[in-house]
Amino acid sequence: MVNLNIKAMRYLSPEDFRTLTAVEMGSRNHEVVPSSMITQLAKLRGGSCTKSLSVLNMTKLIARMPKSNYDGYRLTYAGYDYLALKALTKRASVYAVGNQIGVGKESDVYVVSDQKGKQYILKIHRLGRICFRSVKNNRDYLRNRKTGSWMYLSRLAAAKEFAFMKILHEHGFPVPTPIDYSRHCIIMDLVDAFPLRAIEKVLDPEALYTKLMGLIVRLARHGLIHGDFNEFNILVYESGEPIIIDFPQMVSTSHADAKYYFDRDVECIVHFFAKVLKFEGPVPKWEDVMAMEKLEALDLLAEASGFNKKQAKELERYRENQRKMQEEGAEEVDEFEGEVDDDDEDEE
Ligand SMILES: Nc1ncnc2c1ncn2[C@@H]1O[C@H](COP(=O)(O)OP(=O)(O)OP(=O)(O)O)[C@@H](O)[C@H]1O
Repeated sequence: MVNLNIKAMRYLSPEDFRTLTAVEMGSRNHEVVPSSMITQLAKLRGGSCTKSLSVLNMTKLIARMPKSNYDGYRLTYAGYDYLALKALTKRASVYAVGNQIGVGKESDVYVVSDQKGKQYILKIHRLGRICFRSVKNNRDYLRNRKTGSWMYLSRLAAAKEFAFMKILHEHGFPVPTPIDYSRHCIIMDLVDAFPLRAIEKVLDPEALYTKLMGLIVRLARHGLIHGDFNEFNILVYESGEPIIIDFPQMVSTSHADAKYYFDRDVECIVHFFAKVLKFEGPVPKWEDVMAMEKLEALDLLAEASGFNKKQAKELERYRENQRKMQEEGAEEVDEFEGEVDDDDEDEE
């Protein structure tokens, strides 16, 4: 499991930071970045780069491949966290990191604050944290790609989530206010509301049901499907107003499986209300919604904002692979258990 290593943040010298940035640059096309290349990219004298590499390795911001004599390093999740948080602090979006309030398979969620003490949410995307050891395909999608893909995919997920949150926010949808993002990290408003999953009774289930189905329909008229519209991703204010979170899996209504995703979102709400809140209401139909007058195409706007089709496909391929592996009953492996430094290696 990867933890946010805040302690290491304060003590890096400018040379260490340059070296870390050089490892990140080299990671774009090298699984393990040769030390000679790191020195070149960091534009430091050989001696001071070697010293920095040793500091970064000790603080686990970079790592050597276990059981390898190869003279090179790769960026660890902790190193990537460091770079992202450094950028966010420099832009004054984050000043202090507080408690972790959520840990999903593919993200960690923290409360952070700015210099004035106002609290926000930091969501760190961690795609590729869980890899699969499959009987049928003993090498899975991530392993088949160049490493660095966890970095690339996590960055894509964050970019996608931020782009969609921004567009939805600008078009009056009830979503947290997006504040900033860097690499695989997003900063958004902290919503002071309860997740629907934790609510057993609401004052007016009909009103909430109508609002939620209304949101699914309005999104679809704007060309979008949430794709994971369930009690975990719906927060409800005490006033009964819902607010929606978690957008990396959103798809366009022009997607080949759009009807499936739309029906699944609708079914999640129908099921939760019937089972927990004992309420049944009218169920929107895909065909009826598609026949309604279209509203501004937000799916195209998201694409134009920099999150293009190729990137969407990459993320989708990854998710599809994870789903298949799960269905096959492949063994889950925490990829970052493997983030060892030389000391850990000796203990094996
Ligand atoms: N803006 C926010 N304000 C308040 N709480 C939030 C916010 N964003 C996320 N959370 C909390 O963090 C939890 C996880 O967030 P989110 O669903 O975005 O991550 P996730 O990785 O998709 O989680 P999971 O894999 O469990 O679905 C949420 O259930 C919610 O309790």
